Amino acid sequence: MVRMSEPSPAPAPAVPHRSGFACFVGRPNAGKSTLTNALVGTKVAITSNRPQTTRHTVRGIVHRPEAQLVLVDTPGLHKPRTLLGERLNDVVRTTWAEVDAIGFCLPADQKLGPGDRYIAKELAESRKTPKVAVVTKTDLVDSKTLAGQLLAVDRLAAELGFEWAEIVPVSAVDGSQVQLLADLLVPLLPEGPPLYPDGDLTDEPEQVMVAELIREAALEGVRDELPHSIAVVVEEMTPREGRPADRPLLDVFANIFLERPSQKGIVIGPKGQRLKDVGSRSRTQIEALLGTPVYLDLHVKIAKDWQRDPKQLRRLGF
Ligand SMILES: Nc1nc2c(ncn2[C@@H]2O[C@H](COP(=O)(O)OP(=O)(O)OP(=O)(O)O)[C@@H](O)[C@H]2O)c(=O)[nH]1
Repeated sequence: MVRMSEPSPAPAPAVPHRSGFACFVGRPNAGKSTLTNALVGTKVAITSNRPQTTRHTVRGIVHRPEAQLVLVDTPGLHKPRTLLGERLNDVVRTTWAEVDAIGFCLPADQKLGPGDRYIAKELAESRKTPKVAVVTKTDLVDSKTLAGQLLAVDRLAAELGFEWAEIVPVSAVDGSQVQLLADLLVPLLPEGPPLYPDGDLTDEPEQVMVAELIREAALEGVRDELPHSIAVVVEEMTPREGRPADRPLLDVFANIFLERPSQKGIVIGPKGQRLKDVGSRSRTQIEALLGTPVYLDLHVKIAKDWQRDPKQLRRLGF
């Protein structure tokens, strides 16, 4: 078609508003939480430089004039060894069936491995949901390595008999292509009104986010000794009575649960110093999250073999 002089522009058809859910999957440490934070623009998911810190489904919400994208952050999918592992995998699969798009995160700086293949195979089963391959951490590699990774990712889907809706390289750290990823996810959402009020970043109950901040602080530096043995439950969060309106204080009562008495010393530290540090570090984070001064009351308790006991798992929120 030869385009002649532009006709006077017809009023642009109103773009239909879209809204829906997407989740990021990928092996531990693939960069899912960091990407969620980069898209949402605030720290909502818990990140760390060690695997498996995301246990609860944390949602971040990307607000756009024409769309609302609700991000669901799932735990990593891996071969289950305990009851907790099985439960976590169930959570992941259920999430995949419910969302409108799945972003599969694959770090650019690591060759595809058996962990990626395991997840990709599971993804192939989830036929209906569009799958976007997100090659993360592109700031860590040169363009040649990146090109090789993009090809390998393309091939992975072909081998398993499905097609990526998109393949997008991103860096959550320098922000490159993060907006493009949002642009590509939006058309995969169904038409519909916003699902959450403007300005909401997450609907994760505050207590769960507070518990995750404490767990993250409690794991700092002792992950090798206590890889998955720490659970945190926030028992109560109440505004302190009788405080002047301009000087509120929130009382937070939380328990750190360990599996064995022998782990207590590691978490509490000599003369209780480590627990004190955990308390002050997580308190700062909680204050930043909730925007109010906090009094944090932390106790360490033993819930014997909680990972294997369905009753304990329920009590601890799994
Ligand atoms: N250089 C670089 N590092 C990144 C990027 N994204 C994430 N990381 C780092 O990779 C590590 C893991 O990132 P997370 O976002 O916690 O990974 P995850 O996939 O959520 O991990 P799990 O919660 O264990 O499943 C952290 O140390 C991040 O700082 C990136 O774009 N560039």
